[in-house]
Amino acid sequence: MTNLLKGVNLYLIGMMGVGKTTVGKLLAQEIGYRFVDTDEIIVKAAGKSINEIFTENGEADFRQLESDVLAQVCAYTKLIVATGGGIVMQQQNWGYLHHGLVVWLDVPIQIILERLAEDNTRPLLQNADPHGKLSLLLEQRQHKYSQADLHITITADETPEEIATRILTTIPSILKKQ
Ligand SMILES: Nc1ncnc2c1ncn2[C@@H]1O[C@H](COP(=O)(O)OP(=O)(O)OP(=O)(O)O)[C@@H](O)[C@H]1O
Ligand SMILES: O=C(O)C1=C[C@@H](O)[C@@H](O)[C@H](O)C1
Ligand SMILES: [Mg+2]
Repeated sequence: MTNLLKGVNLYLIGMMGVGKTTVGKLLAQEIGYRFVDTDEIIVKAAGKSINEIFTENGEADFRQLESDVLAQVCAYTKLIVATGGGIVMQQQNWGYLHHGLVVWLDVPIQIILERLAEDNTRPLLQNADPHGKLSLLLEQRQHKYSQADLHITITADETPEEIATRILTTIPSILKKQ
C-alpha cells in the first residue's frame, strides 16, 4: 500500500464522531504512516481545549487556526490526517486537501448521537437539540463532503478495524481512476 500511495497523504473528513481520529490511528499503524489530527495540533498550539477556543475566541478564530494548521501539515508526506468536522466549509482548505487523497467517513446521525451522548468536548453539540443541530450541519456540509475521492458509508456494527481494512482495500481502485 505504501508503494502504491507513493507517500501521498490521506485526509479523513466527515462529521464529528464518525471516527476520523479512531480509524486514522489504525490506518497509520497499518501502512507505516505518521498520524496527525488537526484538532489535536490546534489544542496544543493554543494551549486550551476546543471548547475554550470556541467560548473565548469564537468559532471564526478556530476556523482560521484550522486552516493554518492544514496549510502546515500538507507540506509533509506519508501522513494520515484526521481533520475537524467543519474543515470542508472553507473553500481554500480544499486546495490543501486535494494535495492528498480525501476519504469521507459517513455515519448515520443517530449513531453519532449515541457515540457522543456522554461526551461534552464538541462545542457545536452543547445544544438543547443536538439531533437538530447535527442534521442542520450535515445538510450544510453534505455537498462538501461529497467532493471526497472516496465515500465510506459506515453501518452501526462496523468496527474501526473493519473500516480501516475497507478503506485500504478500496484505495487501489480510486488510484487507478485518477
Ligand atoms: N466504528 C466505531 N464503532 C464504535 N465506536 C466508534 C467507532 N469509531 C469511533 N467510535 C467512537 O466514537 C467516538 C468518536 O470517535 P472519534 O473521536 O474518532 O471521531 P472523530 O470523527 O474524530 O470526531 P471529531 O470530528 O469530533 O474529532 C469515540 O468515543 C470513538 O471511540
Ligand atoms: O464538526 C465540527 O465543526 C467540529 C468537529 C470537531 O472535529 C472539532 O473540530 C470541533 O469540535 C468542530
Ligand atoms: Mg477527531
